[in-house]
Parts: sequence; C-alpha cells; structure tokens
Amino acid sequence: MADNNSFGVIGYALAPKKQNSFIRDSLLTLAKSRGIQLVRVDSNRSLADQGPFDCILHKLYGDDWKRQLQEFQTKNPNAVILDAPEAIERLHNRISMLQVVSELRVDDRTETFGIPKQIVIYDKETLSDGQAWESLKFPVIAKPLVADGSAKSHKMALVFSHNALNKLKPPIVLQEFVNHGGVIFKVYVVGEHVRCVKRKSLPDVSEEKVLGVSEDLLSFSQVSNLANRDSVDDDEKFYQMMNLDDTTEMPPQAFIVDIASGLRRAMKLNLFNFDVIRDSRYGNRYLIIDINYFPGYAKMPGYESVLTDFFVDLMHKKEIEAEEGNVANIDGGEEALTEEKDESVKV
Ligand SMILES: O=P(O)(O)O[C@@H]1[C@@H](OP(=O)(O)O)[C@H](OP(=O)(O)O)[C@H](O)[C@H](OP(=O)(O)O)[C@H]1OP(=O)(O)O
Ligand SMILES: Nc1ncnc2c1ncn2[C@@H]1O[C@H](COP(=O)(O)OP(=O)(O)O)[C@@H](O)[C@H]1O
Ligand SMILES: [Mg+2]
Ligand SMILES: [Mg+2]
Repeated sequence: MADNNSFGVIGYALAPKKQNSFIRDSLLTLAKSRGIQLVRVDSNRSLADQGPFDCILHKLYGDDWKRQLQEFQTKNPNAVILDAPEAIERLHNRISMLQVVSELRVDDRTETFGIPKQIVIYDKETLSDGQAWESLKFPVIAKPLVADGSAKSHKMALVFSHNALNKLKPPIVLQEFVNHGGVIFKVYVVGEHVRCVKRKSLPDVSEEKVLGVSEDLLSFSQVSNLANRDSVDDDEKFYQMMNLDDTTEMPPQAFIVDIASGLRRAMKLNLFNFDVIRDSRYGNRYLIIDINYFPGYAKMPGYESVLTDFFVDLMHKKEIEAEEGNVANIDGGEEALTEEKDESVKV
C-alpha cells in the first residue's frame, strides 16, 4: 500500500533466485528515499486482486502469468507493465532474438556490427544432412534454440568438426565460433541508461588447436558468469572476479549507446542486456551473440541508483501522461513523451 511519502508503488514478481539477487536492502532504501516503494507480488494470490500498483516489474514465464498480467492491465489501465510479455517472448528463441540486430542501422561510424553466421536445426535428420551445415566454418557453438532461463537453455557445446554433430540434441542453433580475445562485453540497458562492462569469455581457438583436439565436442555453460554472487560476500572482490583486470580496450561508448537505443526501440523493451564480442580478425567489427531480458543488474556497480532513477523517471512520465489523459502500457519505443497520441506511455 502507498504511504504518504510515496509517489509510486512498484509490484515485483520475480523467481526466488532473482528476488534474492535484485531486491537488496540498499535498493529498497534508496528507492524509498525517492518516493518509490517496491512491494512483492504474492504468487499465491491473483495479481489482479493485489495492489494498488503503479507499475509491475516482472520476470516470470508461462501462460498463466500472461493471463494474470492481462487481467491486471484490464482492471488497471493506467498501470505500467515492465515489460510487455509479447516483447519479452522474442528473446526466448535464439533466432528471433538476433533477427532484430540484422534489421538495425547505425550510421556514421567506423565500427560495424552484426551477428555471427548461424543456422537453425530442428531435427536429427537435418543434422545428418551435410547440406544443412556445409556453409558453416568449424568450430561452431551449438546453442539450445530455446532461451527460457532454464539451466538447459544455457548448455552450450563447442563443436570442432561435423563428426560430432550427431551428439547434439535439436532444436539447436549452430553458430560460427568467432575468436575475440577471450573477453566479452556485456551491455546493460535500463531505459535510456547504458552501461558496458567486460567479462571473461571462451579463449580463442587456433587452426592448430582445431586440428589437434582429441575431443571433437566440448560442453560448457555460462562461462561469463562463473563467480557465484552468493559465495562472494565482499562487493569489491566480486567485481574484481567478474570484471577483467586486463588491458582489453572497451568498445566506443557512443557506438554501444547507438546499438542499445536501436535495440530498445526495435524490441520495445526497457530492461535487458546484450553480449557483444569484437571479431579479432578485424578489430572494429562487433558481433552481438545474446540478448537477455532483465539480466543480473545487481552485478552492475551502483545498480541501485540506476534503477531508482529509472523508476522515478517512469513515475514522472506516467504522471504527465495521466494529466494528458493518455495512459496504458509503456514500451521501449521512440523517445520519451513524443507528440503522437497512441495508447502507450513512452520511456
Ligand atoms: O542471475 P544472474 O545475476 O546471473 O543473471 C543472469 C544473467 O547474467 P548476466 O547479468 O548477463 O551476467 C544471464 O545472462 P547470460 O545469459 O549469462 O548472458 C541471463 O540473463 C540470466 O537469465 P536467464 O537465465 O537467461 O533467464 C540471468 O539470470 P536470472 O537471475 O535472471 O535468472
Ligand atoms: N559465436 C560465438 N563466438 C565465440 N564465443 C561465443 C559465441 N557465442 C557464444 N560464445 C561464448 O559462449 C557464451 C555463452 O553464449 P550465449 O549465447 O551468451 O549464451 P547464454 O544465453 O547462456 O549466456 C558467451 O558468453 C561467449 O563466451
Ligand atoms: Mg550470454
Ligand atoms: Mg542469454
């Protein structure tokens, strides 16, 4: 329930692990000091029976949850759903996830970007049919087609030759492995805020290594996320483990911001991150390999103030839109509060 000092109540619906990592006292306290109350949605009760909420922050899956959000929105047309389930769903499939990158244009830069060459395989028969993968250069990374947050959806395999393909279980995406110096850039987006950090990635694979490997398939999972947040009590130590103490140059911030803004608008999402690698063959070519909805923001130093600023901003925009008599859902599209009057509050 809203108290007198509150100008915004945000209901959060998160899986227990996410709740533990994201909803920290430091976030609650800072948000509260700026008039934002974060209230847990009770998963044992219908969402529509709870509130009042100005906004729902969520990372839950399934038809039942989607129905609950719809029901809540019908009952509370002025509430903001962060983000729309239909927009999030695009990220649950590793092909549709990256399609949006191919459609994106960023002008006037010396850097270029794209996605690695990839194909999708739906069944075992296609896997044994050489024609399907003959245009791909090995090694390739086999990724589960579905990216639904399950442990299974993060299980990858580095495949050195086509002989190992029969060990894989479709539906999968086969994506060319691109040498990138063992460093990955993670770009966290919170509305208009964009923060790029570097993390450890898979090491480069040389031609000799490909020829010399005894195993033709190497399985791995969440390489860039090996330090367990819960096992590292000291924030400083944690950041040291996750962020590389090396000399790898960061990509130009303006370039990253352009891509982030383009993705935000195209996907109509406010809360996401994307993984970028720099192709070692060129030095100024960047490849986007993964996009995640509502990622581990708590790993971003100072996440409390970034998220609080975003919530405060959102409430202001909502207030203005309400005065104009034009409120419903927000999406990541367009600039804030544009002239056009459609049914959405824009951020
Ligand atoms: O939990 P964390 O902090 O490791 O966050 C995970 C993300 O790590 P990152 O912020 O990119 O380092 C992680 O990113 P990656 O896929 O590892 O690039 C996912 O976003 C993951 O969500 P899901 O399992 O795909 O639904 C995120 O997991 P959830 O907490 O959302 O389940
Ligand atoms: N095409 C690629 N070339 C080189 N390394 C890659 C490629 N795709 C993925 N990786 C490595 O594998 C890791 C996991 O892949 P990713 O697509 O990000 O899956 P997840 O959703 O589990 O994070 C990346 O963080 C990166 O280290
Ligand atoms: Mg990733
Ligand atoms: Mg991912």
